[in-house]
Amino acid sequence: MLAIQSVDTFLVDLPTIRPHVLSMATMMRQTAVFIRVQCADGIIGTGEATTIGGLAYGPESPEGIKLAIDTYFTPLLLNADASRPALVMETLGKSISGNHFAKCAVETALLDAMGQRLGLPISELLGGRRRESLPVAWTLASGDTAKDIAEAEHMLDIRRHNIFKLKIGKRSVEDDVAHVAAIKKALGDRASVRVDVNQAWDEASASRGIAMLQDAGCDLVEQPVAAHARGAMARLAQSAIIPIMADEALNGPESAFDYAASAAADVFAVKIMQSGGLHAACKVGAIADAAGIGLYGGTMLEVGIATAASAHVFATFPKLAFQTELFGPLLVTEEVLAEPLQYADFSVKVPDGPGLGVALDMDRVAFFRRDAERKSFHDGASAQFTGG
Ligand SMILES: O=C(O)C[C@H]1C=CC(=O)O1
Ligand SMILES: [Mn+2]
Repeated sequence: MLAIQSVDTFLVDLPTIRPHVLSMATMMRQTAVFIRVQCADGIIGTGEATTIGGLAYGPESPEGIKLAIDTYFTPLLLNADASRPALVMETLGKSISGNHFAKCAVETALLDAMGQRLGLPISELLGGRRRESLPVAWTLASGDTAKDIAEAEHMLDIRRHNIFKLKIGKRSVEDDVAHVAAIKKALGDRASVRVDVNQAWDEASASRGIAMLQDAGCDLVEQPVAAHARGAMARLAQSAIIPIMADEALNGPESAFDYAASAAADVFAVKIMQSGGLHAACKVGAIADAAGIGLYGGTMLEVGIATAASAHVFATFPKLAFQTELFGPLLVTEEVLAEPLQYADFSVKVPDGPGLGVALDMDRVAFFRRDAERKSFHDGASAQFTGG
């Protein structure tokens, strides 16, 4: 028995390098919820939860995640056995429904602590890593076609990304497709161009839009219709030549099984937050594999801690046909890790130290904490993002 002695959660607000324009919100900042779990042997495990646009994207907000952990998770965690993360998560699961993002942060911290204790990276605890680096897409979402092309050219020049995901769904189908076609024309065979509609289309618009995207040279269409519209997703996946990817529709192994059984997607975007944790994300990956569905390593625009956790999960996948989008730490102006994740040759390196293999720089994080003394940065908290 190795008791959990304390649990500390706090919010950190980080400016984005430019406005990030999605169909449901424009992000000016990203907020990370960090959790630090101290165990009786002195080891501290770290976890992170993020979402996008407050409550615009998912059912949990950063503020709500902190409240849930402080009020409901912490009493169950204190004095629980840190050497048994799976049992601790099972206990939490019996008393707490939903709250996938908060559960993911807690499980990350428990596995980080366990890995540090055993001297093994989390990817080894999850069954063993199969790759040391992961190809990483970048999202072009400045809201301006010319700026997006310039950004893509820069990323190609510095060999950081050659896969680009375009956020569409805010404008008319014709305007959105023209935007995609212009970017694909400029980049040609030097890059893969994909789109994420973030549920913005109805089925008729999606049928029309996907046919036009195909002609424009787009390689992948993510969540074209509402997450609940499984029938429409299935019909689109069956009729389209471009692979159709599910994202918001996937909220853990049960929804993944449902989607696989209904042939409602060609590809799954696996996200550790939406899945409800690292093991749950591995199960989503296993279901996709068993069904012959392709895998893509997704992000909730996490910063360093949860991006490392995601990298450990995706490094265990036997197949990762559509690569990853683990670029979250690069979308914010500030680094939170003591040693940043390494991006080179269009990929991110999977950390190889014990646990997550990365740690927070507590001095830097202290400066950006929402509850920090320094007021000026946080005075515009309500301007953190603007509505769609
Ligand atoms: O995939 C999403 O819907 C969310 C996220 C991932 C990359 C990005 O730019 O936004
Ligand atoms: Mn998406």
